[in-house]
Amino acid sequence: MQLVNHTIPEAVLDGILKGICNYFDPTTLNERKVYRKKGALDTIRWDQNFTSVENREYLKLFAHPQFHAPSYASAFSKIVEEYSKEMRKVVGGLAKAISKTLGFEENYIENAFNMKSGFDVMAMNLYPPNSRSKGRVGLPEHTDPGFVITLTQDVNGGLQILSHKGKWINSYIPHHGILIQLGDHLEILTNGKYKSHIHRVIVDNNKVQRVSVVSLHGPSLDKVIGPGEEFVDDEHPKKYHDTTYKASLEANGCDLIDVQSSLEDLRI
Ligand SMILES: O=C(O)CCC(=O)C(=O)O
Ligand SMILES: [Fe+2]
Repeated sequence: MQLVNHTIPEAVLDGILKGICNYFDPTTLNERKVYRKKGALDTIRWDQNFTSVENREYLKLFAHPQFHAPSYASAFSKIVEEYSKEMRKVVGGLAKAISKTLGFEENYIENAFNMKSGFDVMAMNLYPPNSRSKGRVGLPEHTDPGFVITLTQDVNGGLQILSHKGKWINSYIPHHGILIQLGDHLEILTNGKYKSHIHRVIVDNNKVQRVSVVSLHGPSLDKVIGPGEEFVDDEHPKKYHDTTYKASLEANGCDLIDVQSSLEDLRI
């Protein structure tokens, strides 16, 4: 779904997108290389992948409960922190609204995920124009873990969502709008009633560079997430294993900052 008329000031949205373009300035490449993968405890990670299966430069960071950002780029880090705080308010509202759509009182999701200590990771992505990419794929198909994933971007183009009929749908987001995607752990909590959908980025027709800001808003790391008892009965047997959010992110040897999906491993 898309959100318009939300509470995030346009200056904050424009500020982060411009800040990312500046941060990814090709002439300052060496400064960012300090955030290349060091190990499992990385709280900030940068890399550039230009291959046949991925074409993007990204910066990922832990945004909540503790905010981490590049210390050498303090003006940019301030903008990112402000964006993160504003987006958390939006997500707090979504947690209430989605609780109600499920027929519960408004704090249902907040409690089920312990969102006050929720683990948020931000990924800031830059996709080159097609002329500079090494193939048609910006980012291969995947789902994302967590409650919801919020996305803002500078220009439309490339993000596709797989429909329930198996067709790739181009996603068009209004200027200054926010795209909301449902995460794996909402699918798990609702025992498959709400689905986390597969998406990808295709750079085929992109004439210009595109920047996106993707925030994965998750439960607290120590919270055990499994299908809520309200969603399980004789007709709807439990479809997913219970696991802490941390363990689900660390499945298959992944690091927390990878925020990789392990939905397939969690299916019963
Ligand atoms: O940049 C996009 O449009 C999507 C990125 C994405 O799916 C992700 O970072 O998980
Ligand atoms: Fe994604």
